[in-house]
Formats: sequence, C-alpha cells, structure tokens
Amino acid sequence: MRVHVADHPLITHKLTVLRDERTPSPTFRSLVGELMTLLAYEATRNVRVTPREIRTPVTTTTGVAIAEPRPLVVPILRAGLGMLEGMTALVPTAEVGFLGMARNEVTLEPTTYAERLPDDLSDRQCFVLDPMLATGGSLSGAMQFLFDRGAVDVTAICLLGTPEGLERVERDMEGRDVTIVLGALDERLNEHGFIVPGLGDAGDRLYGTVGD
Ligand SMILES: O=P(O)(O)OC[C@H]1O[C@H](OP(=O)(O)OP(=O)(O)O)[C@H](O)[C@@H]1O
Ligand SMILES: O=c1cc[nH]c(=O)[nH]1
Ligand SMILES: [Mg+2]
Repeated sequence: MRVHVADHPLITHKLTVLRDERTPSPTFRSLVGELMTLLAYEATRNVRVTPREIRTPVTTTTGVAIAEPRPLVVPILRAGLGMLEGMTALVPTAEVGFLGMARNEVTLEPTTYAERLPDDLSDRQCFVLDPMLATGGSLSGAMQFLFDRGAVDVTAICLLGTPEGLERVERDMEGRDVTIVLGALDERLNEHGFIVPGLGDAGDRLYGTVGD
C-alpha cells in the first residue's frame, strides 16, 4: 500500500480553516472543494493514459488521452459527496459511482445502505473519495466492494487520516494495489472513534444535519 501525505502550505492552511470549529458550512463546503482539487492533482499522478496524435497549427505531435476504460470515481455518501466536484473538475471524463455508508457510532462498524456502481469493474482504475479515514472500517469496506467487482487498483483520497486507520486498511487490503492520498496524517483516534485533532463530524459540518 502506498501512502502519500500532502506537504504543501496551501493545503495545511486550508485544512486549518476547515478544522476551526467556527467555520460555517458554506465556507467548509467550498474549502473541501478547493482541497480536493489540490489532492486530486497528486492522486491522479498514475492515471492511465494512451498516446494520442494531434495536429497543432504548426505540426503534428503525440500527446496523451485518458485511457479506456475511463476511471471510476466513487464518493462515499454523505461526506464524500462534498469532494466530488473538485475531482470531476480535474477529470471531467471520469464515470461516477456511489456508495452510501454509515458508521454505527457505538460499534464503529460501517453499514452500506446504498450502492450505484457498474457490476463489472474489470480493468478499472477507481478513486474513492471520503474526507475522513478514522478506524479505516468504511474505507476498507468500500475498497473491498470495488475489488470484489474486479477493480485493478484503488486510490483513496481523504482529507484526514489516522495511523490506526492506515494500519487497518493496509492489513485488510494486503496484496492489493492500493494508494491512499491524505491531506494530513493526524495524531490518533479518541475513545469515540473520532480523529484527533480532526475536524469533528465531516458530514454534519458539510451539510449541517445530523447523520445518525
Ligand atoms: O474510518 P471510519 O471509522 O469508518 O470512519 C470514517 C467514516 O465516518 C464518516 O462517515 P459517517 O459514517 O459519519 O457518515 P456520513 O458521511 O453520512 O456522515 C466519514 O465520512 C467516513 O465515511
Ligand atoms: O473524526 C471523525 C471520524 C469519523 N467520521 C467523521 O466525520 N469524523
Ligand atoms: Mg458523519
């Protein structure tokens, strides 16, 4: 498993505003979009491309086009939805599938309550979007879902992660081609399964509603 933790002052600055409990939902939403575009740039470094011949006004040359089958972007509802626009702005030809997952806040186990994905993901590059990698249960479950349908490699883009969550995903996804791109690696999980220092409940802060 490859892990890339962003190291850029703009990302850290935007994350700082996001973490601030006084930041209201509209600002939170637009910051998530901006952060996503910056992280997507890193996460798509290995997106598959094919050569493409074109004619410029001066000559002919060979460039690249995003390869078929097109990448599949999968936001994990709810909170991952806030990251979708930032990703599709960068890869407009990507297809989008949806997974709805909710973590039981007592057992910390995720359940899948919605799924809208192609049945066959053979040979697909998949990008999972979820702002929070806490225990890692939700991300592991989402990745397993995609590999079960034939995905070849899965890249997750998360704003915040924990050492505990990374360990869990690494253990669960052993032998799989997995990359995780994080905006920041936080200190730890607290006794309620929340990321410390974190930003609280990402879904609630994005949408201003209670998710459970
Ligand atoms: O790593 P884990 O311990 O599994 O926790 C992370 C999950 O928790 C949050 O979603 P939540 O279940 O709160 O759903 P929501 O997006 O609807 O708020 C978050 O968006 C992740 O999906
Ligand atoms: O800190 C956390 C952990 C899980 N889900 C969140 O939204 N925040
Ligand atoms: Mg939530």
